[in-house]
Amino acid sequence: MEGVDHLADERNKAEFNVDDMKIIWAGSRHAFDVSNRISRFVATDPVFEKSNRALMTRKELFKNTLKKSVYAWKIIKELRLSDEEGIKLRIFMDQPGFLDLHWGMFVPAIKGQGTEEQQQKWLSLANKMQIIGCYAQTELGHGSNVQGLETTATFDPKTDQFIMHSPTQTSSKWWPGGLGKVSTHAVVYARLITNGKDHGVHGFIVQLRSLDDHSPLPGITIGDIGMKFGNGAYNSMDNGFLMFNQFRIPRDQMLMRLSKVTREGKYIASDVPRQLVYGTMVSVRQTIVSKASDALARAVCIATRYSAVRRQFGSENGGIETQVIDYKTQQNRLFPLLASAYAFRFVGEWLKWLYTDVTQRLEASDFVTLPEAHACTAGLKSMTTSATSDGIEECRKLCGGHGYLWCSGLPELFAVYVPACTYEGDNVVLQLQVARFLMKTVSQLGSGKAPAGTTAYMGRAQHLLQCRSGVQKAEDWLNPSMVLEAFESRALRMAITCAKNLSKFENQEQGFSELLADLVEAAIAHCQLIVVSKFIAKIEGEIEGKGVKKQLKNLCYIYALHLLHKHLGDFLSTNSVTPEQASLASHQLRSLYSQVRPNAVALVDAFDYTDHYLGSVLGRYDGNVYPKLFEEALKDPLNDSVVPDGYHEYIRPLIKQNFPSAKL
Ligand SMILES: CCCCCCCCCCCCCCCC(=O)SCCNC(=O)CCNC(=O)[C@H](O)C(C)(C)COP(=O)(O)OP(=O)(O)OC[C@H]1O[C@@H](n2cnc3c(N)ncnc32)[C@H](O)[C@@H]1OP(=O)(O)O
Ligand SMILES: Cc1cc2nc3c(=O)[nH]c(=O)nc-3n(C[C@H](O)[C@H](O)[C@H](O)COP(=O)(O)OP(=O)(O)OC[C@H]3O[C@@H](n4cnc5c(N)ncnc54)[C@H](O)[C@@H]3O)c2cc1C
Repeated sequence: MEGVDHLADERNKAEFNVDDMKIIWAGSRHAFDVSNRISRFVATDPVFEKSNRALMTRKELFKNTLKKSVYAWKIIKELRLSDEEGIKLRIFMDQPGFLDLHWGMFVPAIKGQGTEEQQQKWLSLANKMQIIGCYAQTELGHGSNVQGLETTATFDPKTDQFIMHSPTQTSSKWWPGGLGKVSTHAVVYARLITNGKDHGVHGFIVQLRSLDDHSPLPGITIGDIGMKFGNGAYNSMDNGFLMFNQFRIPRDQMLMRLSKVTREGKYIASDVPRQLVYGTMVSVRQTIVSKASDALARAVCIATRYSAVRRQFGSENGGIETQVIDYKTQQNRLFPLLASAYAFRFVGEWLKWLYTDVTQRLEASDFVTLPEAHACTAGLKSMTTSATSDGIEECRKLCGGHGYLWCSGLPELFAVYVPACTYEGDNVVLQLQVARFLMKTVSQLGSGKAPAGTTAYMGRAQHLLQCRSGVQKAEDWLNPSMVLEAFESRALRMAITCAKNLSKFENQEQGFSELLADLVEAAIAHCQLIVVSKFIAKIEGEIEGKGVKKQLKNLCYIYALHLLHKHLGDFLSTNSVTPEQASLASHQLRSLYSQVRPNAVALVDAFDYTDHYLGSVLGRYDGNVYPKLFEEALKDPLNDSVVPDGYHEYIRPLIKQNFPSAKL
């Protein structure tokens, strides 16, 4: 029934103040106010309608993205929205497009790698969107191996220009978002060559298209790489290809904050680490972690509300059937995902802090924490996006058959989200970066250099290698130090085992190659420890609001104990817990599920998502699922007529067994 809250009983059961939890989820009252206001604004503006996306052709979808993006920009300008409000507007618009790459990568690359003069010149244009930019790094032949890029930028001292060239087919840029049809400019990563010497990969600002008629400049071949996974979904983005044929740019378009080429063609490397050329990726990986919590929370919100609406079995004497959310199996699949959404939120907040800190240090030429920032952003990007992709798919299954309907919102969410496991660094490749960092840290233990930051626990190696978990009863698994010790000892023991196995090889690189799978697992164990420890730090801090802390504690221990259960092999084989302690953890998990159950719907209400943003009939705030499923079905063009097109051509001849032209 319209106007009735079918989930009212669920909401009445909540044992905490949802409005207070909304503030915790958003990060602050101010952040909540901004999100709340902008999401409602987007939801009520017809230009941002998105329910018809799956039925659009690629061209219609692309044009619709242009329309929405330009309208969003107009609103940002006319209403003088702040940067924070502008980002929220793009998030709630919920349609990938060139704006993401312009603001998310092109502008940050110039800010991070351009000199002050370059910033003044290019950012003044980019900030007004008088030029539109993208980030052109990946090539047909190389994405992960950035040092293997083939595009060249050769300095020509006669003309004071760089000649940009794609020497092979595999050197074609391939994938950059916004490149295919929209961008006028790109930050292009290419091998810098001066006086015949290759100085490795550097960034260059390159104009691609005319600012008058948008045609590609002479010497540039450019286009879209074609359809991607799913209907609608990421196909709104014009991921592109690009080839240079001896294309010339002025010398001052090399991004020269980190290293320079003089008028004479002399290469001058500054004394900052060369890895700063990868700085934009570090910054985006950090934002991807917060976005993981957002995407997982959307899926969990849909699955939780629907699980409370959906009933199957259990009716006695014609009475009401059981809500599927009451099945322990449903809880065992759903509540760890709910807990993960909160866990990723808090680790995302912490990572933002870490990133801000490292940025300030870099400005003061302090590079000490750069390896840690790289390892944390790479590892957490990898871990959270993998868990979120799997989690969205699990939420689809939690919704049974209806989850497979496009109008459940879950298929499109999955299709849009899943490339996050690949872009901004393949998730396995990124965990191997963490593994290298861990192996280096382990090799330095005992050298007098105490590990710091997220590896500080390794400084207590002597204790962690010998200790036995003190858990004796199920409630002990609610003791933060016991939980942390189990995770620390598992992570450390896995890393040390890898290091020992590595040391058996004469050639370290060969050993590393042999042990890749174990190294990835050790890296994941380290990343899970970071997430657990940041969640524990959160619940040990000050948290306001009636009943809020209790709920967060429950979620924190669900997060930790479900990981323990899932990776039990690691915990047992490293002797970090005994089989008896593991079974006490399962017992405690069941008890935590029962405590979360009455609060589940309120815990997803705390995300404060509008029905527009969720885009799901199953996840509607009012739970009015069945009539709306019918409404959606009737909107399908196949239902425009009762007798379908093709009846006379195919169905009728078939059932009349009358195939005029058939030669069987
Ligand atoms: C809606 C609104 C939302 C707003 C929000 C916007 C978001 C925006 C939208 C996103 C939408 C998607 C857009 C996708 C955009 C792409 O996908 S862009 C392309 C991304 N590409 C990648 O991520 C490539 C992945 N590969 C790499 O990063 C590197 O090549 C690798 C794997 C790290 C290896 O690099 P390498 O130079 O061969 O390094 P390696 O020899 O392994 O290491 C050398 C040293 O450098 C260090 N190092 C390596 N990398 C780094 C680094 N980054 N920093 C510091 N040190 C490093 C290593 O630790 C190592 O240190 P030491 O051991 O020597 O001390
Ligand atoms: C939707 C989308 C948007 C993108 N947007 C952009 C963009 O805007 N700009 C841009 O420049 N790029 C962009 N990319 C490209 C993206 O960054 C790369 O695809 C990504 O970095 C992975 O590189 P790859 O494709 O070369 O994968 P590959 O490295 O070829 O990976 C293939 C397989 O090999 C494995 N593998 C590779 N190396 C190793 C190793 N050393 N050890 C063990 N296993 C390994 C991987 O785990 C993977 O399973 C985008 C990609 C996608 C899908």
